[in-house]
Amino acid sequence: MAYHPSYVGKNLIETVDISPFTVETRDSIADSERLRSGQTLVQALHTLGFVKVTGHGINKDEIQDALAWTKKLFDLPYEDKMKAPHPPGRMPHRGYSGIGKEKVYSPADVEANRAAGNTPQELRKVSDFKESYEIGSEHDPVQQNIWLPNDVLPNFRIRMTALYQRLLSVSDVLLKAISVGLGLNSQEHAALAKLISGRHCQLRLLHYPAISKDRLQNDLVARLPTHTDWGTFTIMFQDGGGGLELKNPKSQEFLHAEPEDGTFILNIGDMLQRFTNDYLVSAQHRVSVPKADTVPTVGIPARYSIPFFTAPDFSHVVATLPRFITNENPAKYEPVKFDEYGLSVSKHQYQEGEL
Ligand SMILES: O=C(O)CCC(=O)C(=O)O
Ligand SMILES: [Fe+2]
Repeated sequence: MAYHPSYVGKNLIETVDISPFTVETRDSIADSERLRSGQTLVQALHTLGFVKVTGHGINKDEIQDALAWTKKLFDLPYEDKMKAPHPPGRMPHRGYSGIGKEKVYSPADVEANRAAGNTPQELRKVSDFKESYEIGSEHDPVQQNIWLPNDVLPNFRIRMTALYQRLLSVSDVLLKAISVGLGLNSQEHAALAKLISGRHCQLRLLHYPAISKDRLQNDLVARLPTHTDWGTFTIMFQDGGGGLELKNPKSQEFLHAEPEDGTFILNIGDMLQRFTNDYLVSAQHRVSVPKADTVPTVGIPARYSIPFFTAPDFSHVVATLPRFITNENPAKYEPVKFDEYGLSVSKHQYQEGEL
């Protein structure tokens, strides 16, 4: 098993090879290799909550192809993209959101804004300079997909539905690796497996347009502010544009989180953090923009990324696994119904929601 820690700045985001879970190996060596790979993965997710994954079975061409479709979508004229508009409010979280429509906050931002005596509108002063397209399972009973008419972008629906399924199967592999790494028994594994519902994950296509130096100068533009993901875990693909940063939970400093060719970033979400009583870390992250005086006169280029958020069914109640509750580490979280949690953390993201 290849295992190569890679330093980013003076910190460590590890690269973990999960191929023992994806390729056929002789039984005698398979178990020990799987154990080693799973434990390495879990250790990295315990330390930082972020890891680069290799050996996942998705080849570079598939990643390039997915990014090319993302670009093709956002290259369409605005009027065409608006043929699949995200409905007003936060639900269903499907279809196309134009630039500035969705605003990401952390609960700490909302609290700081309130403490400063500002109106909720103040939170939108710095807009998120991004556009997105949200896709779910074709079998999601709660949120139906919102598709462009086929003639606007032929085959988009077929390709994206296939990508959703592909990433769902990779998520199953990751879930198995995490389970082995945590040393879960079969009952505990079953509880973990409930944290991913095939019909309730979310594929998100993101475009951060190029930003001119002038626009950067007035500090009124952000790409994606600091937040945690609120599902189980997230698989993230991105082009070479850079800017994704994660906050080291110990030092509180931001680290660059760019995958090497062929790897993807895996990060833990709030549900898996609660399930493990903070053993696995739902790390804060953001997509930053550089200071104007550090960029060339042409400004900064566009950036494309594709996160795949895994999540339980809306009705699922996520409770901490008893093995993570000890005298030294008492239970930190009450059981929570996933849709209630989601509502509490995402109600601020669309303007029509109550702020
Ligand atoms: O664009 C990225 O690389 C990050 C996206 C992200 O963190 C999110 O959508 O939650
Ligand atoms: Fe995120």
